[in-house]
Amino acid sequence: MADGPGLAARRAALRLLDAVLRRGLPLEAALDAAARELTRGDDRALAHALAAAVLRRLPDLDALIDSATARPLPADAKARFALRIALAQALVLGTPGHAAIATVLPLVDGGPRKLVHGVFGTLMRRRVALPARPSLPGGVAQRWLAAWGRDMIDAAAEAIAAPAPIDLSFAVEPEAFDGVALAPRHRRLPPGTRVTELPGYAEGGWWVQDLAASIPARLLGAGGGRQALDLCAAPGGKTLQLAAAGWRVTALDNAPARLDRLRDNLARTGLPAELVLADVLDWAPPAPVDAILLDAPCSATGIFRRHPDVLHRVRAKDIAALAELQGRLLARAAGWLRPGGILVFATCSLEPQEGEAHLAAAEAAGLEPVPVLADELPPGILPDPRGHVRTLPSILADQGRLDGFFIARFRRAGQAGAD
Ligand SMILES: C[S@@+](CC[C@H](N)C(=O)[O-])C[C@H]1O[C@@H](n2cnc3c(N)ncnc32)[C@H](O)[C@@H]1O
Repeated sequence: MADGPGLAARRAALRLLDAVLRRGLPLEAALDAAARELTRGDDRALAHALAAAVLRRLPDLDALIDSATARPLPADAKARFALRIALAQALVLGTPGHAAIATVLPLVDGGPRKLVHGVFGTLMRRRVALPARPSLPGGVAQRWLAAWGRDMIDAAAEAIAAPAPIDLSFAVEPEAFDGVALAPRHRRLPPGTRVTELPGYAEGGWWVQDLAASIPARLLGAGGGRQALDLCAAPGGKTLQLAAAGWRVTALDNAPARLDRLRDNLARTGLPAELVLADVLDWAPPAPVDAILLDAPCSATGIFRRHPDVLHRVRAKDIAALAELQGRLLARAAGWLRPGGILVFATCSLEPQEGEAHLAAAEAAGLEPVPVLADELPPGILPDPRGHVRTLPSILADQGRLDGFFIARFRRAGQAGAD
């Protein structure tokens, strides 16, 4: 049978879901390989949208499928994957049922076509719908309920239902620019905004960065020509902020392709930074520095709204391994500050192991907390009483919410200027 319109995009969506759910790969990282046969940009976008829609609603889609089969289909059965895609089209993306199933059946040609057709038909005849508030994957819901309580779980479930707004950071306060300003040098735009079509893209006066992600660099203030190390810097949103705030930035990362993206971002924005391709665990600066921003590698569960795959991929053992690495990076970086120098540590994680649990170890490494004050933060975001910042999806609920971050600021003990 000749491939009908859109079939290649469905095949790519199936490959994407297989990469995320069976092989544990990030959705964005799997996209090039999964979509290699797609010649049209809109097919690639459709494949990504289908896979993301499935990942946002996976527990509820699976519950529907299980309600219509005598015995649960295996988690990795092709029929389950095909049904997830068909149901996401019909129930999330508004595709008419007959079209949703017709575009998916060829995925199971030579296999369980009858089963897929039957289960889908049963569910459509029952006029099923997805719950207004999505269910989170079981392990995630348990972890976050224990850490943050019911309100946060409900907020996270609402946040995963739909794509997040687009936040822009600006090098200088824009005079006239659409969007809502939730902080200085910030504008929030609706989900789905095509950023490359916005004014000033080529001139590089702004870059995409969630409001929560902009807080770590804000907490270092104006640089006045002093030196800052941006460790784990790529693709560079925080490097750009530091350079724009007048810091002399050395930006380091150990991933060559990501450092290339940082180089491109500097070229587009015209902001200066020295780039270093190195591993924080091997490298050391030639002399102690005034400021360090350590945006450590983490589970990235805090950015689940933009990357819904994380909630299905990240396991407790991954979180433990990343927390251990973060501890080593933090202890090493602590030794590179001059006395009185400031270090901001951040992770885009909603796991306390990758955040609050580091506070005691930081003090043991000779760092004393420098509590964040409410007036240093965008309105509506408050510091934790212990002085650090914990952003949750429940914050700014009626203004589009926030990604989940842990951010803490420290000073190296000793007198300023006494190195
Ligand atoms: C959370 S991302 C950084 C995001 C970045 N700060 C920004 O604002 O765009 C973490 C980065 O750490 C880098 N990384 C991980 N382990 C590293 C190590 N041992 N040394 C240097 N960089 C590392 C990764 O390549 C990744 O780019």
